[in-house]
Amino acid sequence: MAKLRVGDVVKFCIKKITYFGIFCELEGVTALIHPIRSFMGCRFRHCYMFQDRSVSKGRFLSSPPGLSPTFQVYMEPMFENQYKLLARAGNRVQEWVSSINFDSREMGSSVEQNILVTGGAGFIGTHTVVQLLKEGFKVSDRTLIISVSIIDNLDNSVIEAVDRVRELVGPDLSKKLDFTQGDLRNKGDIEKLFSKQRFDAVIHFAGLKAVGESVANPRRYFDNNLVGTIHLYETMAKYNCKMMVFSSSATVYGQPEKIPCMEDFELKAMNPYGRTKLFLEEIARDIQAAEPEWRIVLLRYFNPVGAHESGRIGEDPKGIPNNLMPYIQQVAVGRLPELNVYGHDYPTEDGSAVRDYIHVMDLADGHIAALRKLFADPKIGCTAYNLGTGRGTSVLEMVAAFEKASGKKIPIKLCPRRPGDATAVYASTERAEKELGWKAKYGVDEMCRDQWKWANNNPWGYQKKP
Ligand SMILES: O=c1ccn([C@@H]2O[C@H](COP(=O)(O)OP(=O)(O)O[C@H]3O[C@H](CO)[C@H](O)[C@H](O)[C@H]3O)[C@@H](O)[C@H]2O)c(=O)[nH]1
Repeated sequence: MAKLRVGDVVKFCIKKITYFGIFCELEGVTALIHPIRSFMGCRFRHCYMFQDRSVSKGRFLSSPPGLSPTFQVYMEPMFENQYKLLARAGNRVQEWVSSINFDSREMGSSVEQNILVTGGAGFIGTHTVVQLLKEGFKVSDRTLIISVSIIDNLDNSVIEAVDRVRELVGPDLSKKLDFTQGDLRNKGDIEKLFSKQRFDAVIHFAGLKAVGESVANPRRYFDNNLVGTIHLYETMAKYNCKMMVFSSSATVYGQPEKIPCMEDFELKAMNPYGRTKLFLEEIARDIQAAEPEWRIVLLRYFNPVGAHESGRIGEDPKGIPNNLMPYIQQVAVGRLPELNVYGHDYPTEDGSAVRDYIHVMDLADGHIAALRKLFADPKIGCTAYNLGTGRGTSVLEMVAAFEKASGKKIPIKLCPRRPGDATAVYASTERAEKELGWKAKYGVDEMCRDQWKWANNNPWGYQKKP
């Protein structure tokens, strides 16, 4: 019979799954707090009571719902040094000093991770949340169970998109999804979230992304993208959450002198939006250099298109779209009369500009690969990865592919080049393939098929026809 003391870490098995718990006192009753839940979610849902401090074959005073009341329990000194626990007697045990350097690889075989997704109601955010909840992710041989909290100010997104995410993942997984309407520029909004629960990593999508608007109103861009992100870093540091996947963009390559774009190319910005992405990359590098415990992955997206194969979620820009595919989609459903093709005298095969279009589901999987890397590689530092297919497609080829997928004719008007546009941009995918083990699966035909399914089912996006 083992004698446990407050602060002891114990290892126990329930239905062959290994858990770790910390023995403490709670309102005068000895309790085993399950750190997987409590540290990861600060929720104390699993608080196992014992009759006294003596535990043999583990008998619960009150057994947790759905679990067998018998289990094995034994002392496990392995983690004692890693957990600094302040267990207080009192009616609210909140004071967990979580200066642990948590490494999921060392934990039990099933570990729940709480991921904060900023801007999770947006285009790439919704698709990533669906994949995260559905697939979880594996680190070494362990599947990490995910719970997701979205914070989004709904500036360029709608709550309907989150409802559809819930519909796609089903009622059980929906229980693992939280939504908060909040703005990263209000420090109080982020503070409130972090003070309620522990986050293990953040995927940071929130931000504005329209190039033209950023030229007309740069302060709005600096405020949203820079101030919001700085607040986020400060709060993460305060709560010792130091893993971040950041949405960067191929825009940081400016007009690349060579293609394919490699991650170590010189970085340039062509407009205020691009400058915010470039500054935020630099900020990430500086923070990580000063505090090496940070693990940050910068994902440079090329041209995200397509939609979830269900046709239930997709891109729904407010106003007239700036980007090619949402524009084509609105022409196809009759919301716009024709597509302006900007530039037909580029030195490319058909004279139109070439980009690296990537299916949003591939991007979503790229975020999961990035998270896996963060959890598995303490030496990741701050590393940038291109997320593209490595293939270039011209504007006219995209139009033809969409016509084929939709069976609709897309009327076009050949127009002069759009100022600031590069001739051809596509990614080198080598680093992401090698280090993240990620490679895009979908081609242009699937992108257009899924984009059309979304457009055809939702010609007015998430809104009803006005
Ligand atoms: O109505 C349109 C819209 C776009 N285009 C053309 O289609 C191509 C793609 O344009 P997008 O606006 O869809 O995408 P960009 O490549 O210009 O920019 C996108 O990808 C960049 C990185 O490569 C940045 O991330 C940027 O923020 C993002 O909008 C360009 O040649 C553009 O001139 C048209 O011909 N007609």
